[in-house]
Amino acid sequence: MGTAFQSKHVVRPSGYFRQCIATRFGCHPLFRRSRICALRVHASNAGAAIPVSPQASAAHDVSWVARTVEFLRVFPQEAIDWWRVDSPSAKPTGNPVKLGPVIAKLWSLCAPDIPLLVLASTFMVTASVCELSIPHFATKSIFAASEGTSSAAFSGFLSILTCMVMMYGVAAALRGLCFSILNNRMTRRLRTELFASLARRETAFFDGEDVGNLTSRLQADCQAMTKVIATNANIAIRNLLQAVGGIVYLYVLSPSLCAITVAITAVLWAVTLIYGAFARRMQKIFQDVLAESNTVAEEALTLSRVVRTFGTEATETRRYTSWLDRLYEVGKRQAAGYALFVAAGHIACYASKVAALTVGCGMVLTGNLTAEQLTNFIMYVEFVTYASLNVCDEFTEICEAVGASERVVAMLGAPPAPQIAAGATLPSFRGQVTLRDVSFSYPSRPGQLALDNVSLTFPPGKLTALVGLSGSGKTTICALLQRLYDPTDGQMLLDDMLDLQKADATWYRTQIGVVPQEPRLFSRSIAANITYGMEHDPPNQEDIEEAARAANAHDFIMALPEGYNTSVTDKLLSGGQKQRLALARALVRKPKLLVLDEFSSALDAESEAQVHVALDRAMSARDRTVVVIAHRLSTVRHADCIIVMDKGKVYEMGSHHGLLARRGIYWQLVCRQQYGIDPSNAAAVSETDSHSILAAAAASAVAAVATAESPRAVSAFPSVISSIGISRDSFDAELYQGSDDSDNSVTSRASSYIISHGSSVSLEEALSGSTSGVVLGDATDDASCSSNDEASGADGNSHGNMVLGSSGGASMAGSLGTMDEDNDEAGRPAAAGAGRMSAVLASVVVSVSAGHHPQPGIEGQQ
Ligand SMILES: Nc1ncnc2c1ncn2[C@@H]1O[C@H](COP(=O)(O)OP(=O)(O)OP(=O)(O)O)[C@@H](O)[C@H]1O
Repeated sequence: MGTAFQSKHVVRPSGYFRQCIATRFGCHPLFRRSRICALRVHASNAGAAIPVSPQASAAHDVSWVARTVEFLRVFPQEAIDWWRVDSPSAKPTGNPVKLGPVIAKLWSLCAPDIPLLVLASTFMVTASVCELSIPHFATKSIFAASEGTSSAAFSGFLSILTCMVMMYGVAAALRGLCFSILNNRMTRRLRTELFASLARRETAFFDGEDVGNLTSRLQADCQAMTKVIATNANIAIRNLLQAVGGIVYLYVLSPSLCAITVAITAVLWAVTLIYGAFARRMQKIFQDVLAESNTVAEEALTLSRVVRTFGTEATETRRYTSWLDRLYEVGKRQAAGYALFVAAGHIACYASKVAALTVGCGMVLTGNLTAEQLTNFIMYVEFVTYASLNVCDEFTEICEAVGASERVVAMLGAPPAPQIAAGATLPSFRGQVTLRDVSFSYPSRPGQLALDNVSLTFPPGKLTALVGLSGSGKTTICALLQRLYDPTDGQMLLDDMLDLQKADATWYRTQIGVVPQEPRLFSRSIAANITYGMEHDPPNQEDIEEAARAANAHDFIMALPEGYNTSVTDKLLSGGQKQRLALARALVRKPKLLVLDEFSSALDAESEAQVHVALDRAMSARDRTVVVIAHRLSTVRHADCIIVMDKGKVYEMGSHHGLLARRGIYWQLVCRQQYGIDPSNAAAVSETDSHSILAAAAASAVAAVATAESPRAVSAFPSVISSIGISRDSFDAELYQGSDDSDNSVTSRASSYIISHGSSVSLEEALSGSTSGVVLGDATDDASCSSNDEASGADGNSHGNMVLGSSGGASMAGSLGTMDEDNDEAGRPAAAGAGRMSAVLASVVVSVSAGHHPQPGIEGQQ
C-alpha cells in the first residue's frame, strides 16, 4: 500500500503543480472531484511520514519537464471543471423558471403600485434626459469659451448646463426615493404572499422541508427578487435610455463612428449574456447553500439544550462552518466570474473609445469632422459605453435574482392544501366519526402503510382510547381525525352522513379540539394562547378561566406574575403546564370531538388524576366524543372502548376487563406496565382472567411466605422484591411488623396490609375459597365499541362476560379483585403500594409456578 502510494506520490509527473493548483483553487465535496483535487487528497492523506527513496527522489528531480507538460495538458480541463458546481438541494422545483415568469410575477406584485411606478419612472426619464444632455452642453460651453465667440453664448450654455445638472440631481433623488418605497412595498407584498402560500400548503410539504430553508426563502430570496424592480431594473432602464439616446446622438454626429461604437458594444452584450447565464445558475446554487446553512444554524440553535447536554458545541460549529465553506467556494467562483466579466466590459469600453479616437482623429485630419464634433463624440462614446456596461451589470444581477427567485416562484405557484378547502357542513354534528376501510401512507413514505384497512367508529358522547405499541398508528389516526392528511384509501364519515374530505374545513375545525403529543405555545399571553384560533368568536374571560380550571391550569396561571396576561413562549413553561394549557385551549372551544394524544404524558400523578376528574366532568353531559391515546394504561382503563392498534391495524377492541380476558396485546401491556411481570411467565398460570390471576397470585404468595409453606416462594421472594426496588427490610417491616405470632396472625397482618392498600375483602375469606364464582368484565361495556373491520380480528363483544371457576387461587379472585382497582370514588388512582405489592406477590408465585430460579447473586444476599 505504502509503495503503491509512494510511486503515485513521487513518480507521477504533475503532483507538485497539481497540488499548487489544487491548493489555490480549493477542493470541496460540493464540487465535482477533479483529478487535481483527487491528487491533493492523496497527497494530504499520505502525510510526510511516507519514506521517499533516493532513486525516486532523483526521478522527481529529472521529471519536472514531464510534469510541466502533464500539467499544461491537464490544466485546461481542470480549470473548466473548477467552474462546475452542483446545488446541494435534492428537491426538484419542477421546470427551471425562466426570466419571463419571474418578470411576470414581479409585474403582478408591482401592479397595485402603478401610480408610484409611473411617478418613479417619470423622475427616472427626467434624470436620464438631463444626464444625457450634460456632455452636450458641457462641450458647447467649452467650445463657446475657447473660441471666444460670445460670452452670452457661453453663459447661456453654462446656465442650461447648470439647470440640467440641478434638475438631474433633484430628479435622481426623487427617482431613488420612489423606487425605494416601491421596493419596500413589493417586498412586503411578496413576503406576505409567500407566507400565505406556505401557510396553506399541505402538511406533507412541511414534513419534508426545513424551517431554516423556508425562512431563508422568505428573507433573502424575496429581497433579491424585489430588488430587481426597485434597483436593478431602475438602473438598467435608466442606462438603457441613456445608451439608446447616446447612440442616436452619435449617429447624428457620425454614422460610421457610431457603427464602430455599436459593434464594440455588441461584443459587450454578448459577453454579458454568457456571464448572465452563469450568474443566474451560480446565484441559485448560492441561495440553496445559504438556505442549507440557515437550516443547520437554526437546528443547532433551536436544539441548544440538546447540544449543551451532549457537549456538541464544537461539532455543530464545524457542521455550520462546513456549509459556510461551501458558501465561500460558490462565492469564490462568483467573484472570479464577475472579475472576468468586469475585465471584458472595461476592455470593450476602452476599446470603443480608442477606436473612436483613432478613426475620429483621422476624420478630423481629413476635414470630415470638426474638433468640437470629435470631442462631443468621444464624450458620448464614453457615455454610451458606460451606460451599456451598467445595463449589462444590472442585467447580470437580474439574472442572479431570477436564480434566487426560482424556488420562490415555484412555491408561490403551489396549490393550497385540499384540507383547508370550503365544503359542506352538518346542521348539528353529534360527534361520531367512522373510519371505513381506511388505509394511509405518509406522502414522504408512499410505500409504507401507516394504517392498513382500518374500520372503526368513535361513537358520540363516548370515551374511546387508542393503545398499542409505539409506531402502531395511533397518532396517525389522530392526524386523520384532525384532517392534517386525507386517507390514501377509504372514507371517514361524520355522523355517517358527511365524508370528511367534503366537509368545510373552517366549520370542522370549530367542531374539534386537540391536545397534541408535544403541545407548542405561541409567544403571546396565556389568554391569547388559550383562545388561539377563536378570533372570529372570542370567548369571554369567564369561559377562559372555566376551561383553565377544567384543565387544572388555573392555579399555576394565577401564580404567574400577570396571571392570564403573562406573556409566555414555548420555552417558558414546564411540559406539564404546557399540556394543561393545551387542554384548556381544547376545552374552551367546547368541541364535539376532543382528541387527546398522550395528553397526560407530562403530568404528575396528582395533576393527571385531577385532569381525569376534569375530563369526567367535561364528559358528564355525554355530548362530546373523546378520543384518547395513552401509553400509560391506567389513564384509559375506564374508557368506554379501548382500541388496540398493532402495525397499522386494529388488533382488538373492547372494555378493559374484556380485553384482559382476551389475553391479547392489551393484556400483555397491562401485565408489563401495571404489574411489572413478564407476560410469558404470567401465561403459565392456568386461570384465564389476568386481573384475578394477579390478585390470586398475590394472596397465595402472602400465604406462602407467611406460613413458609413454600421454600421456593420464600427463596424467590428477595430477588423479586429487589428487582422492583423495594428493600427486603422495608417489606418485612411492613408485613411482619411486631410479628411473633402464629401463622394465622401473620396471614391476618398480610391481609390487613392488603386491605389497608385498597382491598375491601379480607384475605382469610379469600383463602377460604368461599367465593366460588366471579363475574368479571362488563357485558354492556363493549357495546360502546364497534368495528366494521371483519378482517382485523377485532372482537368487541365476544369477551364481554368472563366467568371464573373456583379452583385454587381463582376462588380468591373476586375478593381480591378489588384490591387492584386503582381508582377511588373521585376517580383518583389508589395508592401505588397495593398495585406494587400485588405485583411483587404475584411475581413470586408466577416465578415459582414457572419453575423460575432466583438469580444466584440476589439469592446470596439473603
Ligand atoms: N410524518 C411522517 N412521515 C412519515 N412516516 C411517519 C410520519 N409520522 C409517523 N410515521 C410512521 O407511521 C407509522 C405510525 O406512526 P404513529 O406516529 O401513528 O405511531 P404511534 O402508534 O402514534 O406511535 P407512538 O406511540 O410512538 O406515538 C410509524 O411507522 C411511523 O414511523
